[in-house]
Amino acid sequence: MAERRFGVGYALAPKKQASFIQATLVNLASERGIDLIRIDTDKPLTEQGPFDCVLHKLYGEDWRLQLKEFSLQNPQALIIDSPESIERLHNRISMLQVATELDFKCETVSFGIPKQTVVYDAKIVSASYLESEGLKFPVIAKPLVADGSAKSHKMLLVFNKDGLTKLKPPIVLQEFVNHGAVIFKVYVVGDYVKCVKRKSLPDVTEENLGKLESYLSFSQVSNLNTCEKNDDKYYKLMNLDDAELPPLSFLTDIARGLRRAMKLHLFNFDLIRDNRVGNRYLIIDINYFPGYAKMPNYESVMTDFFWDVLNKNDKGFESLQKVSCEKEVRMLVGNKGYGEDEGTLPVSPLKREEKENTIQV
Ligand SMILES: Nc1ncnc2c1ncn2[C@@H]1O[C@H](COP(=O)(O)OP(=O)(O)OP(=O)(O)O)[C@@H](O)[C@H]1O
Ligand SMILES: O=P(O)(O)O[C@H]1[C@H](OP(=O)(O)O)[C@@H](OP(=O)(O)O)[C@@H](O)[C@@H](O)[C@@H]1OP(=O)(O)O
Ligand SMILES: [Mg+2]
Ligand SMILES: [Mg+2]
Repeated sequence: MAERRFGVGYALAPKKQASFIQATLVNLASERGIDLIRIDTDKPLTEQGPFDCVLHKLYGEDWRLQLKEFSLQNPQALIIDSPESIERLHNRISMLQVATELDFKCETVSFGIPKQTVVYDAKIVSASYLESEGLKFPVIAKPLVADGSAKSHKMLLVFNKDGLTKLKPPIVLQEFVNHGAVIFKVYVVGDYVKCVKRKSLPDVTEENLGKLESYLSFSQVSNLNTCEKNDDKYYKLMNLDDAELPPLSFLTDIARGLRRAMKLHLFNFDLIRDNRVGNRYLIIDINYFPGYAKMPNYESVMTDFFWDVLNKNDKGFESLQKVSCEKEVRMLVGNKGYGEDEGTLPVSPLKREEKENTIQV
């Protein structure tokens, strides 16, 4: 009997497609009977396929509706992951909230999130407001929305009250925690967990605090480009070699807890080691479908994952369900509001300005 083949459709922004869909991945998946097929976002999803699974990282209501309708017409197809589950990661408060709700017990290591508060109105922010919120300088101001735009990655490290005048709400003000300039990126792919070290912001001492400018703006400081990544000298310079990885069992427990609570299969989380307390780690960021191609051996990790979900071997949770809100889709289809003239619902993959990978002072 001929081997059963599976079709995995992928809908990714051009830059993501270029980094993730590499020939090595396509070939390895194909050898295991899995065809990776590009979804043309200029055409309705329902007119494409058949797909056993849809993999996606696109934003917006149009795409969400397309997925719902596709799911209605193809009830057996898996959507990785559901837009409703992904949505939680588009807000930096709801993103970390889930980490505080994990039921986690370990005698040797503890974890949590940094103190933070959300600010909608720049006028209310002052040094005494900060104090009333339990925060002190330095603090990091992060855009509340984490929608993948270049703007959503623009951060401000604020050293004193003058720096507070630069804030552009809505933002999250988060305590800056000294962590030895090393960040741990923990990649999760189903039940697979991989932790890598990256450079981060240097520690700020009490002494330095008085000497620094009022703020420092930066963007994606821990997102290395390929050249840096492969440069051993660079790693040595940053003392990354010396930094000890958190215990794997601890990371696996957190990853499993987050995965179940968020009902997501594909994400990474950023962890820092709190220098003030012994073995305490803080989750500072969670990203949907991160840069997996930077992960060692990503082709076989991803292929194993596809194989597991397609063969129903995924032992996690029952989240590969149909996309909800069927009523809304029926209404659109029934009223011929969808695709009446051209049969298309415009999908615009994320437009983003060029990313900055360097700290700007
Ligand atoms: N609370 C904190 N204390 C110390 N450093 C922090 C803190 N929060 C963030 N950082 C530093 O700032 C960087 C950017 O923060 P964060 O990860 O929240 O932003 P991001 O733009 O969402 O990143 P990514 O590119 O991973 O999506 C982190 O990688 C880390 O170096
Ligand atoms: O661009 P890369 O491939 O490096 O991946 C980055 C990814 O960008 P892309 O998915 O748009 O490409 C980012 O997504 P958005 O927040 O911007 O949506 C975010 O997940 C980063 O954390 C990823 O870097 P990593 O955490 O893996 O270092
Ligand atoms: Mg991050
Ligand atoms: Mg992020």
